[in-house]
Formats: sequence, structure tokens, C-alpha cells
Amino acid sequence: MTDAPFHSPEEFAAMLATLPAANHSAAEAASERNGMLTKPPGALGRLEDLAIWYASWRGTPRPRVERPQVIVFAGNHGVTAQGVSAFPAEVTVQMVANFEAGGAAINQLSRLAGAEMSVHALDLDSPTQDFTQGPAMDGGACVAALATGWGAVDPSADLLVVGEMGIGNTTSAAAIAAALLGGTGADWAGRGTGVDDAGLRRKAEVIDAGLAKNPWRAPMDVLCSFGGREIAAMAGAIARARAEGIPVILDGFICSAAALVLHKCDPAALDHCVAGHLSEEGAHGAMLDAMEKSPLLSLGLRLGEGSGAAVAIHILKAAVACHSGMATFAEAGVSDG
Ligand SMILES: Cc1cc2ncn([C@H]3O[C@H](COP(=O)(O)O)[C@@H](O)[C@H]3O)c2cc1C
Ligand SMILES: O=C(O)c1cccnc1
Repeated sequence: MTDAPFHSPEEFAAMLATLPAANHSAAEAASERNGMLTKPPGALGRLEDLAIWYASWRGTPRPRVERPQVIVFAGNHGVTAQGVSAFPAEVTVQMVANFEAGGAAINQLSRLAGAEMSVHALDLDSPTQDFTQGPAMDGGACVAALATGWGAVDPSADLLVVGEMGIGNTTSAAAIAAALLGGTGADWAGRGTGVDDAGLRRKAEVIDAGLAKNPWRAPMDVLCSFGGREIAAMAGAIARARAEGIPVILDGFICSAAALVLHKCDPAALDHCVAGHLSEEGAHGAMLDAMEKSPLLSLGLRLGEGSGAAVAIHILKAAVACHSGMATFAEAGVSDG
């Protein structure tokens, strides 16, 4: 594993502002090429913006998407003791076995998208602390998870999707959103794996109790307070992708909570990311709005694992295939009006 260039959550946060920006000359050249392609100006809609954005992060006006990587991080949550999920905590480790055997949704979607998929289980035998009793993670646990994410990214990938598995993690993600964006548990709690009305009320109360017990609101303190390890690992991987010039497609509610921590550290930290989809988890739209991201898809998915983002790989591939493969008016001998 690559040694991470940070040794504490605070060093990680400070590093974000030093990561590279998009390549403006590649963006300009891609934009110029877009204007010469055999179609009426703007006729490919958002696909045109997507291709130019992708080109700007890959540093070339005519990029290709050939090596997408999907990484699924798994973690266990102490807050499951509060009865916040419709499923028992053992499902996390059982699903890791399912990912390894190729049987989960994300296995099918990764294969279909031509992506290399890997799974990283983070200390499943040591769940985070129950955040109604104190911080879910100390600084050491948090930095270890950030570093796992950092080290999991393949520098030769040309597109990254990060997904997660962790029973209880919609409660963690909602608590992160509430702490960073304001509001109460009821504003951010959703049904996750499918809790009933009483479960939803309990989830909101658990988040409120966690917010009261963990009063810190600096982004990295919020990440430590509410966890989980897989969420911190996603944040580490998204940051590493930026360091390597690898564009990222964000997944649903939980992935977005990880991204939100980065956004709160530095509003430019997600410029290399696009929102893959709008999750059915009710408060996801508000999280995306806060990050000024507009989702590519809205399919009613509420799975996580990176699934919505993996479907969106096809959209990005469509955008880049047109941009890089089409003939110009001059090449095709088509009158450009
Ligand atoms: C079989 C199964 C597969 C999953 N794959 C993703 N999740 C999703 O559900 C969990 C979050 O919901 P909650 O906060 O309600 O526990 C996460 O593990 C998320 O990845 C799954 C959940 C289950 C049960
Ligand atoms: O949007 C998600 O990531 C999500 C929603 C519900 C359950 N698990 C994940």
C-alpha cells in the first residue's frame, strides 16, 4: 500500500487544498473540439459538458475511458446497538463474502461497465463506538481508515467509483450531514434498508442524541464523531483520485456523506467528482444541493455498494465516446451551417 502523505485527520484536511486542479488548456482544447463535431451546437446536452469535464481532469482534449475502478469499503458500526437498521450487523461480513464470491449487485454492474472491482473490509471485528455514547472513532482509527482508502486507489485507473457496505451506515451518514449542514435527525434520517415508521423515529432520536453527545462541528471531527471506517476510507480514496488526476463518480447517500466532509474542508475538493445518481434515501438531494452537484441518474436506487455510480459509468462512457470518436465537420465534409 502507498504510504499516505498524512498522519492525522487534520493533516489530511490541510493536504486537500494542495491537490492538483483541472488542466485548463485541456479543457479549452476539448471545448474547441466539441464545437467542431458533426452535430448542432449543444445537441448532446449534458454529455458535452461531461466529456469536457472528464478531459480537463485527464489532461487531454481527446480522452478515453478504459480503466474504471470500483472499490467497495466495508465497516461495522457500534450504533447498530440502538436498533437503527432493518438488518442485523452480521450482514456486513456476510455481504463481504458475497462481494468476494461475485454475487452482489455491484459485481454485476462493475463487470458490465468494464470496471476492475475490489473489496476492502476495515476491521470488521472491531465495530466503531456507538456515537450516542461518544465519538465513533478516535483520530488514530480515522486516519487509518483514510489511509486505507488512499492506498486502495489504482493510480493507473482512469475513473473511480467508491462504494460501501456497513449495516447502520445510513444513520452515520445522516448524522454527518446534520452536523455539517444543520438540522435535526428527522431532517436527515431515511429508511435505509427499510425500517418502519417506529424505526425511522428511533433513527432520528439516535442521531439527535449523537449530535448532542458529539458537539464538535469541524469536518474531520464530525467524521471521527459519527464514523464509520468505510465512510472515512471513501473520503481517503476520493482525495487520492484527485492527487492522481482520476475523475470520480459519486454514489448515493453514504458516499455523498463522505464527499461532504471533503467539501466542507475545501469547497474545491470535489471538482473532480460528478454525482452519479439521486438515491431514494430522502435527504440525498439536499446533500447534493449543498455540494452543488446535479445527479446524472434518478432511478429510485437505495442500495449503496457503488451501484448507482457504476450504472452512471455508462453515461460517462457515452459522453467520452462521442466526444473523442466523432468526426469534425471538416473531416466528414459536412457543411457546418
Ligand atoms: C443484503 C444487503 C445488501 C446491501 N448492500 C448495500 N446495503 C446498504 O444497506 C446498508 C445501509 O442501510 P442501514 O443503515 O439501514 O443498515 C449499507 O450496508 C448499504 O451499503 C445493503 C444492505 C443489505 C441488507
Ligand atoms: O443511497 C445509498 O447509498 C443507500 C441508501 C439506502 C441504503 N443503503 C445505501
